[in-house]
Amino acid sequence: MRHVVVISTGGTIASRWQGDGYAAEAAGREVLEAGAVPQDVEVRVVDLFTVNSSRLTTDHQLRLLHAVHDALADPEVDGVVVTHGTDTLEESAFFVDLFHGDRRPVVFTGAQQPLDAADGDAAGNLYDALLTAVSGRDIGAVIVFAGQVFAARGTVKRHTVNARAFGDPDGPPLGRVEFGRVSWGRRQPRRAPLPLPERGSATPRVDIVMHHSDADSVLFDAAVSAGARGIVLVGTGAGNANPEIADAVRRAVAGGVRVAVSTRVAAGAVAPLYTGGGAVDLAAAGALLTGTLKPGQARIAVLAALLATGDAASADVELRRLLDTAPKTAPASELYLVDGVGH
Ligand SMILES: NC(=O)C[C@H](N)C(=O)O
Repeated sequence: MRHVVVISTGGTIASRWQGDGYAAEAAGREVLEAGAVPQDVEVRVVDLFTVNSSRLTTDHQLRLLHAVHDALADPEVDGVVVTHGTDTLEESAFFVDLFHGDRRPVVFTGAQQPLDAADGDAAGNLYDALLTAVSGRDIGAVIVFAGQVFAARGTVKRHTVNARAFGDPDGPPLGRVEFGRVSWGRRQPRRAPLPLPERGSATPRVDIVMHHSDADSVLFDAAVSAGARGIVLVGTGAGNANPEIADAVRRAVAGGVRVAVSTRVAAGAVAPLYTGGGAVDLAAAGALLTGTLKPGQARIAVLAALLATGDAASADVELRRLLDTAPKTAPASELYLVDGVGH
């Protein structure tokens, strides 16, 4: 028998019609009962909270992180499944991934159709997530959706309502779930985990400001005035802005704010190619370029580095390590399948 802890957090997978719209209301046990559990898998349900994921706060994500670590403290547990709303699923999954050093996986899933939909995707996604939780090793936190297994890092919600909601715009999935078994493809390099923040840690403010034609530095400066300890600047193209914003970045960095540059473009990395307020100047002003991380996950990298460290200098060191685009790859033998489940 394999053991999985399912942590229920809400989302459409736990939502029902309220008369004027959908809202998360179902407990984890009800979500589980909507579908089947793979053979030889025993599930323990933890009801952590029940919210639609656009309402999540850092405090929720810290509670989730600790719930995952509590679940894995039991050596009998083979893996963890988190049921989650899809809107911010890529943020919570990446957050958990950055602190995850255990060989056992944490598998995030959800649904695009509500729990009470006759032809919904909740049951299938949950079944596949449970299979993945007992099959994968050394894969960190992953997202299982519509028959595909994606590494948390780099994966984004790509469609507002379609069942094939997730994808990595810069790479193929880690694996697929077909005919009741998981087959693995691409390996994902793993970075050493961040130290776990204390329970109930103070949560730093980290804002996202998007660049666009005609943008000035008013919103960026407002984030600094609001007390942001980190700001993700979502540049155009390969991470570009303009000279006024580059000056604002320089002032913010000099004042101890961590600034990271992502892009509003759907695929590809940010790169120091352009001056005139482009990524060359933003990097010279002290901003860190976030590679292929899209804005939501770039923000999570900044947030996690701040939470894991006490001061700006150490946060900077950790953030550079998290953003390293060529981390040391674990030996291939560290990824294997546990036989005998779901075949
Ligand atoms: N499909 C979903 O789960 C969307 C929902 N609004 C949520 O993120 O909670």
